Amino acid sequence: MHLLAQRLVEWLKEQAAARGARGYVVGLSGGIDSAVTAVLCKQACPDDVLGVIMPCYSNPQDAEDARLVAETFAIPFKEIVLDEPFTIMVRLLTGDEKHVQDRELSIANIKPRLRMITLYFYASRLKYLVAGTGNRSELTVGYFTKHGDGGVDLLPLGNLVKRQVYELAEHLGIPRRIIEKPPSAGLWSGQNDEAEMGISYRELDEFILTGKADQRVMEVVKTLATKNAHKKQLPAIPPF
Ligand SMILES: Nc1ncnc2c1ncn2[C@@H]1O[C@H](COP(=O)(O)OP(=O)(O)OC[C@H]2O[C@@H]([n+]3cccc(C(=O)O)c3)[C@H](O)[C@@H]2O)[C@@H](O)[C@H]1O
Ligand SMILES: Nc1ncnc2c1ncn2[C@@H]1O[C@H](COP(=O)(O)OP(=O)(O)OP(=O)(O)O)[C@@H](O)[C@H]1O
Ligand SMILES: [Mg+2]
Repeated sequence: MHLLAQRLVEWLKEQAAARGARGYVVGLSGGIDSAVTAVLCKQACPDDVLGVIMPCYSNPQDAEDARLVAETFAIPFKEIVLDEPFTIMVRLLTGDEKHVQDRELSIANIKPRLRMITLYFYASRLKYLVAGTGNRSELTVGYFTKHGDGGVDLLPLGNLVKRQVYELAEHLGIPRRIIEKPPSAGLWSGQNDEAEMGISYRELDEFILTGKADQRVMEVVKTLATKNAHKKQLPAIPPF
């Protein structure tokens, strides 16, 4: 067995035991990060893992890919469609539900936050922990929604750059089509991580691992990392 996978599975077992939890709940998006996270959780807690597929005006192919992961690895799963609660929130907040299609982040970020609420419902009911799927590449630049997909109990992939997540996916036997599709937050149709960040994961990983990059890449990473540093900190408290 792959040493890294083995160590992560052991770590997940230890974390659950140390925190008095029975297992893990994971949001299954049909993307590579959640596929790898869910399979590691399944290996750590074979009888206590739950995948939750949560479409929210999403491409139906994503839910299909998520089901493929769950079925391939015998991960029990639930499907909770969030279209309706999202529409209600958008109407309540903006006065007009036509804004559900807006790309404005104040609206689109409601989607990952509704997913966070859903995952914590199951965590509480089942005495599980919410396993986040963020990796070191995303965490470095803060490419996640605060209290949305960032609102989790632990991050098993948090020390791995995206390239290492791909390596693990190959080792674990994640279905090809999931490995090959372009990373997307899925907040709107056609969203693409690399296009939105303005750099590729290859460039980002290279900079993280070696400190080497074009001037442009360095500037993008530094700007994003500075702008989003607050996402990895506890809320500020007055020192008096
Ligand atoms: N300096 C500061 N100190 C403390 N708090 C600060 C702050 N600056 C902003 N804030 C707070 O943070 C909020 C902005 O952060 P946030 O709400 O997260 O919003 P924001 O960073 O603007 O948007 C989330 C980004 O993550 C991407 N994303 C989301 C979900 C999944 C994935 C994926 O990879 O799959 C990617 C998404 O496409 C977008 O680019 C502000 O509204 C403010 O409340
Ligand atoms: N439709 C969805 N259903 C369930 N969970 C979701 C959904 N969309 C996003 N998530 C959760 O939010 C996490 C963050 O999304 P992100 O796009 O970074 O990861 P991914 O989809 O697993 O991988 P990729 O980077 O290849 O898109 C997902 O890993 C998953 O846990
Ligand atoms: Mg995705």
